[in-house]
Amino acid sequence: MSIFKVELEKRKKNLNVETGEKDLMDGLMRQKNEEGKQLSEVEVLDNMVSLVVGGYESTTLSIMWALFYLAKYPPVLKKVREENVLVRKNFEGDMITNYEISKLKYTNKVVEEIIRLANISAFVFRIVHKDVEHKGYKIPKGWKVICWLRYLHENPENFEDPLTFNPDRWDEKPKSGTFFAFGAGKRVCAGNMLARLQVAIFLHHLVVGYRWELVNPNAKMSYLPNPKPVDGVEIAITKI
Ligand code: HEM
Repeated sequence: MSIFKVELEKRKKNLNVETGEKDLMDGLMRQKNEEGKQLSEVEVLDNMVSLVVGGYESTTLSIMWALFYLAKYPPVLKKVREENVLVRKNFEGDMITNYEISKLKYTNKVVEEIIRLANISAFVFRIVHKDVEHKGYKIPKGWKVICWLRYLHENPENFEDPLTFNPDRWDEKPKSGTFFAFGAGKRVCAGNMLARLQVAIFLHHLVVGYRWELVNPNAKMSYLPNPKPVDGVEIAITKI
């Protein structure tokens, strides 16, 4: 908060001047609601922090799981690498674009499977708006409930052999109501497409440029606050 506050103070002086700053803080500072009222300073800072927290740790953890699963499943890694090496030959410069990413059919299935198994947000909260009957239980209006997303993603009724890393399961759409890695409804994750893109871009540069091995392939798992191997997925990495 204090780092952003320093920046906000600097920018306040230039709020009505065209400074060329076209970033998130700039957008939030200029944003007006239906009554033409601007966000308060605290609201701007809160939104900045939420986006950094929500947008940084989530993608980082997904990428950690990408390193883990691809090291554990060499045939998948081989296919991702082949696809990316091929695409690499067809574009100029170092930076892959959104267009090329959209052509990486297999890689995009890998991204989806990583996100399903990573379960970055194990659950979301909701308030019950009307009485609901579920499997003989009544959930009364007004209750707060936890929707346990990880349970959905690891339930064999929803995904065949759910703990196996199998990108090809994404050849078909998941059954309705079974995949909620990014939540749902009005509060669905604001960064869900960005997150998918970031993981895909990372995978591209990783598989084209590097080989890696898990230092502790049989490391134990810890589960709080997020599931991850206790060594944080330590790897030995070399340039190709
Ligand atoms: C793999 C990465 C990510 C996962 C699994 C994830 C998951 C989630 C989930 C489950 C929610 C709650 C949705 C709900 O209540 O229905 C959420 C909310 C949110 N996420 Fe993400 N997220 C990821 C990446 C990101 C990124 C990269 C950003 C932004 C840069 C972001 C920004 C947000 C914001 C702003 C919300 C709150 C939306 C609202 O309440 O209106 N997330 N995310």
